[in-house]
Amino acid sequence: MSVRVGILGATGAVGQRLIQLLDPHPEFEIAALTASESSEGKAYRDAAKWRVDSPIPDEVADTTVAATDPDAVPDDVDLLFSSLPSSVGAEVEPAFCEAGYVMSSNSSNGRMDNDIPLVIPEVNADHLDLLEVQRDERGWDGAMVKNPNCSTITFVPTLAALAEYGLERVHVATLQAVSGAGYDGVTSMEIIDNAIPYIGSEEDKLENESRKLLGEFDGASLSHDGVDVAASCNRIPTIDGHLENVWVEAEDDLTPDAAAEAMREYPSLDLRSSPEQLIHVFEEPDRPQPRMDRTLGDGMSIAAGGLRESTFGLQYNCLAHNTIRGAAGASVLNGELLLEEGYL
Ligand SMILES: NC(=O)C1=CN([C@@H]2O[C@H](COP(=O)(O)OP(=O)(O)OC[C@H]3O[C@@H](n4cnc5c(N)ncnc54)[C@H](OP(=O)(O)O)[C@@H]3O)[C@@H](O)[C@H]2O)C=CC1
Ligand SMILES: N[C@@H](CC(=O)OP(=O)(O)O)C(=O)O
Repeated sequence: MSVRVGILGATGAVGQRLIQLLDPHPEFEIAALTASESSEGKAYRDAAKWRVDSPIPDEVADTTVAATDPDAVPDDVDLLFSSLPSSVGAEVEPAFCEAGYVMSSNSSNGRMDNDIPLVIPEVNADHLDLLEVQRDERGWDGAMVKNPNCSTITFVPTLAALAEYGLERVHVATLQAVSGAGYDGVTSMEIIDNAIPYIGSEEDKLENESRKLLGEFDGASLSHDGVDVAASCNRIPTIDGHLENVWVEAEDDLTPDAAAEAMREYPSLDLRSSPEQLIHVFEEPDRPQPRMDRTLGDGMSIAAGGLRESTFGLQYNCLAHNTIRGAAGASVLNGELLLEEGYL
């Protein structure tokens, strides 16, 4: 039996990726699509400026876009994926959970709240049980799990693989694709022949979300990891795929060979959208590269390479597809985890 799902913010960049991933999904069936007032009541084909690299599924194209309001979504929808702007998410997501909907959200509002699990299933699936605390505290019949920011998702699995060496300090510099800013985010005049060394709030997200993801849940509360993380974020003119340069200082001796082995052996999961190999480590010094490596594992793998010793400890590069592993795919994976753990 398939789970009936709805997508909030279905016409946007991440919403379209969600449709692309969910339409062929064997466990999930798309049953509702919502967007802003300007799209409400229109057929999806007329409301969305479709831009992903496969055609709009016929059934989706004919679906009427509903208002982003709990009363406009059928009661028999079991799971909602949210890809709303965070200001809108902050306003409407709690109302859906109060009305009984279980939600896997990609929007940044609430990610750092103590009772909202921020989850990358391969890293901290056990944090999902924070939903029991959430339901107690908020009195919700529904529930809300969040996936992290796309740049955070790119480097945290590599840190999780190295955690046994005792992480002390991490520096990370990002080279982020334009799709991360949404379709209307960066104009061509701003980004062609250019790089922009500022992405609003992004550095704080990498620094804080990473410590929450690597933290420990004791069944009642979550403590954040003590590692110090410093981030510098840059926008570059690639379409998809965030590349990151990382320096890690650890308590124990951490050689490039040991780090490569730990990353290669870091386990994936059996969830439907989990890649077979979570972290793919390249030997070639000039990999990973966005255009060549962002679709590894159907866009759900992390690629790493360039592992070497530096003045500031271990140095390497990592890469992930920002709208798949970093956004829509991350939400779908959390939906699959909710299903496996009996929340649906
Ligand atoms: N792009 C990326 O790589 C990533 C994005 N995110 C996050 O995901 C979310 C969505 O991003 P993205 O898809 O790029 O954004 P877009 O701007 O492309 O899409 C926004 C969506 O939200 C809808 N929307 C806007 N305002 C309202 C409103 N007032 N009420 C109801 N619906 C509304 C839009 O509908 P309409 O078409 O009708 O205006 C559209 O469906 C954001 O929170 C973003 O920060 C996270 C990680 C990565
Ligand atoms: N800010 C990210 C994408 C994003 O929207 O992140 P968040 O989900 O934290 O709002 C980028 O520009 O690449």
